[in-house]
Amino acid sequence: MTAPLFDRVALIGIGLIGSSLALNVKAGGLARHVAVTTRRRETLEKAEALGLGDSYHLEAAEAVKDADFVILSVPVGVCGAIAREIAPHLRQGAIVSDVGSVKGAVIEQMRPHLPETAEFVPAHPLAGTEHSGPEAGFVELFRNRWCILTPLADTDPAAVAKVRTFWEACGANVETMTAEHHDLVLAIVSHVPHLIAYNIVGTAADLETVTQQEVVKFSASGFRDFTRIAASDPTMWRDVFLTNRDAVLEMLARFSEDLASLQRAIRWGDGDTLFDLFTRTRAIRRGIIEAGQDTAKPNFGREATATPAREPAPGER
Ligand SMILES: NC(=O)C1=CN([C@@H]2O[C@H](COP(=O)(O)OP(=O)(O)OC[C@H]3O[C@@H](n4cnc5c(N)ncnc54)[C@H](O)[C@@H]3O)[C@@H](O)[C@H]2O)C=CC1
Ligand SMILES: O=C(O)C(=O)Cc1ccc(O)cc1
Repeated sequence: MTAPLFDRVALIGIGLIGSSLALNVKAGGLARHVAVTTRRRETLEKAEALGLGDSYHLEAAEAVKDADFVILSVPVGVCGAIAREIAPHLRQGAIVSDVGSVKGAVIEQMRPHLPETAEFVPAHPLAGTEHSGPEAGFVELFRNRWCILTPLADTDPAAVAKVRTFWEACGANVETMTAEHHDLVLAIVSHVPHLIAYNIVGTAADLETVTQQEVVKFSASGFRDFTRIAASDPTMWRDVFLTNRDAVLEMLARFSEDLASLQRAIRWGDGDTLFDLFTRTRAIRRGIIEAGQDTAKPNFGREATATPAREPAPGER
């Protein structure tokens, strides 16, 4: 039998992503010991009832003690505070990583706190659902999905290679890029689409001339898809927009310009403009399907288990 990749993995935050990681570590025998830590006792108890780890801690400092791999799976707005809290307790040579949907701000917030003896390898699995909490995780979540690593210029390549091996063992395909590029790409493929979903569902909810009942009763599948996205965790997405502000605003400006030209085409009966765009976008969708990146079954047949408890805003902590 081969030795596990890591001796002790500390999972900080045990929601959708943290619990899916726990299940993968267990299924793949990727660590000898999994230490789980989260801030709320109730969440920790749920994680324990689900058997996600080997030890459970309310103090992150205790969980990271002697860990050779530490992964933060918490809203991006709290990564800096957690880095500050764990820094004095990190073992020499520990690899510290995260799974945040934004990379530049997470690096900016965490890096100043981490000791030089730790290796920082930021990561972002492009895999998720609208559900949250420890019961929402499932072992197949990362299978055949991308995981982007954004190592720093001075990160030890051996640590990057180890994190790559970890994600590959979870079933992901790994790519490396700069944090800045990551944030621009994700702004258009993930962050702005989520904002559009939140906005359109909000607009429908606020209409005076169409009742809420009608919105529910007559919602066609397109609108239903928006409502799924708009059911995503409020804390997580608030933090994404506040921390990837510049890239999101840049992409929103382009989006607004393109929307204005569609408005113009509709107003002036310019069917060619509409038809040309819709033809191009159909080809993009077909390309996604051919590349095998269509999930279409975001929950892999699981029932909803969302527990969207409100987390305090960064300023409230
Ligand atoms: N949900 C998704 O589809 C994806 C999320 N991500 C990223 O993963 C991270 C975690 O997201 P999820 O697992 O979906 O969220 P979640 O809401 O399911 O879990 C978050 C966990 O963090 C804990 N937490 C919150 N504040 C904390 C604090 N101050 N100290 C310790 N623990 C704290 C919560 O109690 C919970 O256990 C976020 O940064 C998000 O951007 C990345 C890819 C996909
Ligand atoms: O549920 C969906 O459709 C998602 O888009 C999941 C998701 C959310 C955030 C990420 O950073 C990555 C993936």
